[in-house]
Amino acid sequence: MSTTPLKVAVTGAAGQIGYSLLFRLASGSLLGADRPIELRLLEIEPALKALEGVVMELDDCAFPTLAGVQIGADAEEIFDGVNLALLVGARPRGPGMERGDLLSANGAIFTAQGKALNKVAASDVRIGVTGNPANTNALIAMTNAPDIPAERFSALTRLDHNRAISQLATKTGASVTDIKKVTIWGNHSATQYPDIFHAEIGGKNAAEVVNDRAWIADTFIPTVAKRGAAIIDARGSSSAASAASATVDAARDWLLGSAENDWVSMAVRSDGSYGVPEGLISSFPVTTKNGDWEIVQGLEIDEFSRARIDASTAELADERAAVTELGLI
Ligand SMILES: NC(=O)c1ccc[n+]([C@@H]2O[C@H](COP(=O)([O-])OP(=O)(O)OC[C@H]3O[C@@H](n4cnc5c(N)ncnc54)[C@H](O)[C@@H]3O)[C@@H](O)[C@H]2O)c1
Ligand SMILES: O=C(O)C[C@H](O)C(=O)O
Repeated sequence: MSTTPLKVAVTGAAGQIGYSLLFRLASGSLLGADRPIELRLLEIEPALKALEGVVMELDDCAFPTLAGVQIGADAEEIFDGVNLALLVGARPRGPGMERGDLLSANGAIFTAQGKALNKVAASDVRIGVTGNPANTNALIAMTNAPDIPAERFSALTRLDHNRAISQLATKTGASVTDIKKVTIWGNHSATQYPDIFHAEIGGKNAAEVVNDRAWIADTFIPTVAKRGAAIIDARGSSSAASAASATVDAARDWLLGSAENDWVSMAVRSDGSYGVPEGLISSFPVTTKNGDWEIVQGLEIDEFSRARIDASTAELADERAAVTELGLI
């Protein structure tokens, strides 16, 4: 393995997710104990003092894999030469804000960051978007970075994927490691479709093992799709440690490859597979290898699944229309 540090940018680094994510990245959860990483942390000016405190804590951990940390508020300086950019920072929805206001506020952030990455990132850069609305933010960044291949952008649906595995494990008593080939389709929102009709538990079809269509339709799907809101309700703020963990899982599998006889869910640019309109950043079952991903082909989609995939991708098409109207893409 290379001993050259991987340069990893994290935006919104002084936020809640950042507080968990940075320590996972620095301690070797991404590429293991033998590959050093260098952190490049982007924040807005008013948050830089808090970020300095986080860096003091990173120093105090004396992580052997952490080869350096740079912080700042200038995207072009922070993204210079980065191999991986984890775009976490985004403006959360505040009281009285409409969806359009959120798209517009975050659109400005992802337009600027897409342009900066286009200008200064390393030629092998991979960009993972966690900040919401993740799929459409990724679309905005991708469109504003015309020199970076579109397949280098993805939005995070791995948290939903992990949530689905966990719910399925609890229902069936299986261990999470026995559960394979779960899929999240569509948007990282309440319209997402967590699909277990192709999933396996201990090598058997998961839907057959569950053998309870009503539980799938009325409990499993809404529980996974609305888990973010349930956590906000219980904790008073959105998921942070689990979102950070999923961000690491997604980046690690993207760079190092998904497991044999399994796949992961990633929101990536649609090539029209499974009737998802081309160009949308929509979640699919994908396999990954050497930093590339491939949509799993040939899965049979029945009427039940078709309706749910179509509903979520229609929402993504609406978001794309809204940001097009705002002149962001
Ligand atoms: N995709 C997912 O699964 C998932 C899961 C959980 C949360 N999220 C989303 O992740 C985002 C971050 O969540 P959080 O809990 O860390 O929020 P947070 O509010 O605690 O932190 C966000 C940070 O981003 C910073 N920021 C804002 N504008 C920025 C800019 N232009 N450049 C750099 N930094 C900027 C803020 O100063 C803040 O420190 C939110 O949009 C949240 O909804 C996504
Ligand atoms: O749902 C949210 O707003 C937060 C986050 O996207 C989540 O899925 O936990």
